[in-house]
Amino acid sequence: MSFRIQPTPVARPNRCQLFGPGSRTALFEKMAASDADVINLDLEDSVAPSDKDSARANIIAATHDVDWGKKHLSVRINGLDTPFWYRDVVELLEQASDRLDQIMIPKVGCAADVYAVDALVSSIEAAKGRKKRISFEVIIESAAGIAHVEEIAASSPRLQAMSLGAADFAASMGMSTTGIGGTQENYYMLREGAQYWSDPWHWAQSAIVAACRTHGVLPVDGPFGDFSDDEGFRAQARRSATLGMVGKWAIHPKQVALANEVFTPSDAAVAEAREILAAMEAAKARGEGATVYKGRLVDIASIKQAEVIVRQSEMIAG
Ligand SMILES: CC(C)(COP(=O)(O)OP(=O)(O)OC[C@H]1O[C@@H](n2cnc3c(N)ncnc32)[C@H](O)[C@@H]1OP(=O)(O)O)[C@@H](O)C(=O)NCCC(=O)NCCSC(=O)C[C@H](O)C(=O)O
Ligand SMILES: [Mg+2]
Repeated sequence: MSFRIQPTPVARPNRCQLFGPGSRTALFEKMAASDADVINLDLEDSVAPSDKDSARANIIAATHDVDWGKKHLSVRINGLDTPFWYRDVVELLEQASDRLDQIMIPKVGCAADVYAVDALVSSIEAAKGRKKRISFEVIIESAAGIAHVEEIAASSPRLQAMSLGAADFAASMGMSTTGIGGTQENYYMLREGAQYWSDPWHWAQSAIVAACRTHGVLPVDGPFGDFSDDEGFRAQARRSATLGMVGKWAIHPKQVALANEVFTPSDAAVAEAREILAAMEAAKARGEGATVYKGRLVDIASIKQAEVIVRQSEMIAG
C-alpha cells in the first residue's frame, strides 16, 4: 500500500441511474416511483434544442413539486461546447429547490471543464445562501475525456461519480459501430476458424475504475442501448461489476430491476464473504496470515476483498 491511503467514495447506493428527458414531464412521477437509486433528469442529448428552455423550467418545477423520496436527484446539463450550459447551471442553482442533489456534466474532456462548472456553482451557492452543497457526476465520453481521466477524477471535491458514456465515446473515438455498449459484431479474435468475441469497452472501463478508485469517486457504467435485450444488459452489467463499477444507467424503466439485481451482492456472495472473514479471524487467532477456505488460498488481501462485498451489501440495506 502506498503511503497515501486510497480514499473511500461517498457511502450511498448507486446501483441504477434512471434517465428521462426533461421535456417528458409525464415520466417524472414514474421515475420517482421507480427503484432506481439515482434519477438523472436530462437537459442534454434527449432534449431537442427548441425544447431546452421549457425542459429546464420543467425540471426546476419538478424539484419543488415531485416527491423524489430518498433518491439522489441529478440533472444532466448541456456540454460546455454549447450555448446552453451556463443557463442550465444558473437557473438550476437559482431556482431549483434544495431537493436537487447533483449536477451531471457531460463530455468532460479535462479537469478545467469541471473547474469552470465548480466556479459557477460555488458562486451561486454563496450568493443565494443555498444550504445543500451540490455534488457532481461527470461523463467520460470522448477521446479527450479518457486521455485525461485521472486529472478529471481529481478535479473537484464535489465529484462523487463518473460514468462511461458509450455512445458519444464510440463516436469520438471513431469506433466503427452504432451499438451502445455490449458485444460488437466485428470485435473478435479468430482461432482455428472459431470466433471469440472480446469487449471493446473493457479498457475504458478499467481506466475509469482505476482513476475513480485512486480519487474516491464512484465508477459507473453508462447506457446499454438495446432495451429489449435483457441478457445483453445483464452480461454487460456483470462485466462492469466484476471490474469494480458500482452501478449502471437505465435508459428504460425495465432496465432498473436488471441493474439492481446485478449490483446488489447476492445472499450467497455475502454469506461466502462473511465465511472468509470468519476463516481469517480463526487463522489470525492461530497466528496465521493465510489459510485454506473451500480448497483455495485466502489471506489478508482476501479480507479486503470480502469486506468490499459485505460493505456494499450493508450500505444498500441502509
Ligand atoms: C427510450 C424511451 C424513448 C422509450 O419510451 P416509451 O416509448 O414511452 O417506452 P415504453 O412505451 O416502452 O414505456 C413503457 C412504460 O414506461 C414508461 N417510461 C418510459 N420511459 C421511462 C423512463 N425513462 N422513466 C420512467 N418511466 C418510463 C412509459 O411512460 C410507459 O408507462 P405506462 O404507459 O404507464 O406503462 C424512453 O424510455 C426514454 O426517453 N428514455 C430515456 C432516454 C434518455 O434519457 N436518454 C439519455 C441518456 S442515454 C445518453 O445520453 C447516451 C450517453 O450520453 C452516451 O453518450 O452514451
Ligand atoms: Mg453522451
